Formats: sequence, structure tokens, C-alpha cells
Amino acid sequence: MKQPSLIFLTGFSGSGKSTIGPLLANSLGFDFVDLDQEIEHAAGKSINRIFAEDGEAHFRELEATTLQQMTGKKELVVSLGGGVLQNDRSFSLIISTGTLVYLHSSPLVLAKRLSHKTDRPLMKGHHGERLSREEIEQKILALLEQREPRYKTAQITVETDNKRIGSTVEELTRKIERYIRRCEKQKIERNAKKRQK
Ligand SMILES: Nc1ncnc2c1ncn2[C@@H]1O[C@H](COP(=O)(O)OP(=O)(O)O)[C@@H](O)[C@H]1O
Ligand SMILES: O=C(O)C1=C[C@@H](OP(=O)(O)O)[C@@H](O)[C@H](O)C1
Ligand SMILES: [Mg+2]
Repeated sequence: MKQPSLIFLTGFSGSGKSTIGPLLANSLGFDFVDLDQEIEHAAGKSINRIFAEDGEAHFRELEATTLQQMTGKKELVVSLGGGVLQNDRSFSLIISTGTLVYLHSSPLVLAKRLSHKTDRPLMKGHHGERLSREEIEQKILALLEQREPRYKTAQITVETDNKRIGSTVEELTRKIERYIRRCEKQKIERNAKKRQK
């Protein structure tokens, strides 16, 4: 069953899901889980090592299995990894059990935020070498073309470019609280109609 207060944060790598997730959970008074951290904990190794030793397809399976543990939960913020929605099983699990929230960022800003990070295997070269900011931007553009259609199915979207993290958290809190209230009202109205029949 769908729980509007089960919040899944999506968006490209570097959009701020892992940074904003715990702050948002605190602001809403909800629990928090970072899907990548859960996977690393369960596997006993880093995402970099999972990609290098077991491959991306195995990582996508781990994402889908770990997500399953979150279905049915309420008042929880889950920071997803940027590629999880590409797996059909994960995508349908997410949209059928919670609220999808999209942190939108431009490729230029994402490349800037990611150019100094070493823990994003997909933002490296074929042999694990570091890429220039321009090369990272090209990779981002190619991946975004595939991923954006599913990011855009989110019920709530916020822009993260040129915005302080605190402002994004405030905007998200307002929008999510309003969305949950609306869902609750609709549920009450549906139940009242059922009773009248
Ligand atoms: N306005 C902003 N919104 C979100 N992240 C920002 C912003 N400005 C800088 N950052 C930085 O960008 C990075 C985002 O990384 P992270 O939170 O790990 O994103 P994700 O989990 O989506 O990959 C962090 O280092 C964060 O501090
Ligand atoms: O874009 C992706 O496919 C990935 C994004 C990462 O998470 P973030 O979006 O938190 O960086 C992590 O799940 C893994 O490196 C794969
Ligand atoms: Mg993250």
C-alpha cells in the first residue's frame, strides 16, 4: 500500500540527496536511511569496491533487494542512489509504496560538485582514472538523457542550483507537508464516499 510519508529522494549524483536527506528527515520529524550506506553496510564494502569486484548489474540487484526492506514504512526519508530508478523492479517498488521527490540540478552545477569526488564509480574513466570537469559533464549529459524521464515522474520537484542547502530543506519540508495533508484529505473523502454507498 502507498504511504505518502515514505519519502524517496531522487536526482542525479551530486544533486544533494545524501546531504539533504538527514536534514530533511530532521525537519519533518521522520527517520532517515541512505540506500547506498545500507548497501555498503550489508555488503561490508564500499560502492567503489562493489562496482569493481561485482559489477554494476549486481549493484542494481542489491539496490532492489535493499529497497524491499523499506516498503510499508511510514515517516521515513530515503536518500536513493542516482541510478536506482533505471531498474524496473526498483522503480515500481518506489512508485507503488511512497512519494518520489526530485532534486533537480543542471549538468554544469553537477559537474562542479562532482569533479573533486572519488567515490562515484560512474564518474570515472574506463580504467578507474579521474576525469576532467568537461569529461564529467559529457558523462552527466549522456546519463541524464536516459534517466530524466523517470526522475520527472516525481510528485514533488525542487531546484537545487543557486540555492543554499538550508533553503532547499525548507522548501522541501513545506511542499512535502502540504502533499501529505492533501493525500490524507483525499483518503478521508474516499472513505466517506465508500460508507455512503
Ligand atoms: N546547494 C547545494 N545543494 C546540494 N548540494 C550542494 C549544494 N552546494 C554544494 N553542495 C554539495 O554537493 C555535494 C552533493 O553530494 P551528495 O549530497 O553526496 O549528493 P548525492 O547523494 O545526490 O550524490 C555535497 O558535497 C554538498 O555539500
Ligand atoms: O548514478 C548512479 O548510478 C550512482 C549514484 C551513486 O549515488 P549518489 O547519487 O548518491 O551519488 C551510487 O548509488 C552509485 O555510485 C551509482
Ligand atoms: Mg548519495
